[in-house]
Amino acid sequence: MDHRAPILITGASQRIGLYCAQRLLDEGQPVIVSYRREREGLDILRQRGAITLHADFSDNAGIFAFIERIKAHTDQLRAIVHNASDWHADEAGQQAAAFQHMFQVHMQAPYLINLHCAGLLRHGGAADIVHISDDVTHKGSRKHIAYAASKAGLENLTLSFAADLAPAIKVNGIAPALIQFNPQDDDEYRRRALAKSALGIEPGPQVIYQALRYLLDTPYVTGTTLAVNGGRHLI
Ligand SMILES: NC(=O)C1=CN([C@@H]2O[C@H](COP(=O)(O)OP(=O)(O)OC[C@H]3O[C@@H](n4cnc5c(N)ncnc54)[C@H](OP(=O)(O)O)[C@@H]3O)[C@@H](O)[C@H]2O)C=CC1
Ligand SMILES: Nc1nc2c(c(=O)[nH]1)N=C([C@H](O)[C@@H](O)CO)CN2
Repeated sequence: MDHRAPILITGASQRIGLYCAQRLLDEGQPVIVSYRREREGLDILRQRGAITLHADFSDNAGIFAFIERIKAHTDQLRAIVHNASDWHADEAGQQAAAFQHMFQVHMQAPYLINLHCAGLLRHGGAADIVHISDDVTHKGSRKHIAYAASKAGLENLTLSFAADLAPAIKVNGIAPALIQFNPQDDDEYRRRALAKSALGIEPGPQVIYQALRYLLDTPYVTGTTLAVNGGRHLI
């Protein structure tokens, strides 16, 4: 692996984040990932030379502890990909805690990490921040009110940080719709979810890596959120 500055992906112990970390490693790109719970994917990354740092963004102490861990492991970053996310429906009696939690993970963590780690991106070369939001921000969600609102806030952080950090650092977003089902999703849920987009497929995590690769490679895009949504807005 060469001595390029590492790319940080948060929440990359499974699914989309793990896939993107693997693809970056395939290209010889050094990678640092955050994880909350130990998962088997982390051993794969460790065996390939990735640095894995524990992080729980549920409170500010956890976020600041993670920022310190990053700085203890590197003095430069090529990019920061804010992928970590909790996806819970709004539960009766739990709304206040749920909204606070969604805010912590989807807004407070990216906000504080960007503020405190932007200096690691200022090394004279290409530098990027990428926020992974959700296509649902455009219409809201009756069952995931707190989640959708926090992802909308994340998309607004893209605009503010892009203006503030230009031209040294590009700041963009990726807004997925259905990318990858969860194991517990039953056949009826899957049928209904697939019917919500014009292209009607479960594409898998490679489409997010393709969007990430584009944002990392282009020198002329900032403040933009790419919709990777199968044409969901057309239905
Ligand atoms: N999958 C899809 O179809 C879609 C995904 N997206 C977005 O794409 C991104 C990747 O999706 P996906 O791979 O499914 O994500 P996951 O649901 O697998 O979550 C990614 C990781 O985030 C970590 N995480 C959750 N809460 C916290 C926390 N409090 N502190 C630190 N880490 C935490 C989880 O850790 P742990 O392992 O401990 O649970 C998990 O491994 C997310 O931002 C998601 O919102 C948007 C639309 C569709
Ligand atoms: N953190 C997560 N966010 C989201 C997930 C997920 O699994 N983890 N999944 C979705 C769904 O795919 C939804 O887009 C369609 O069912 C949304 N966000």
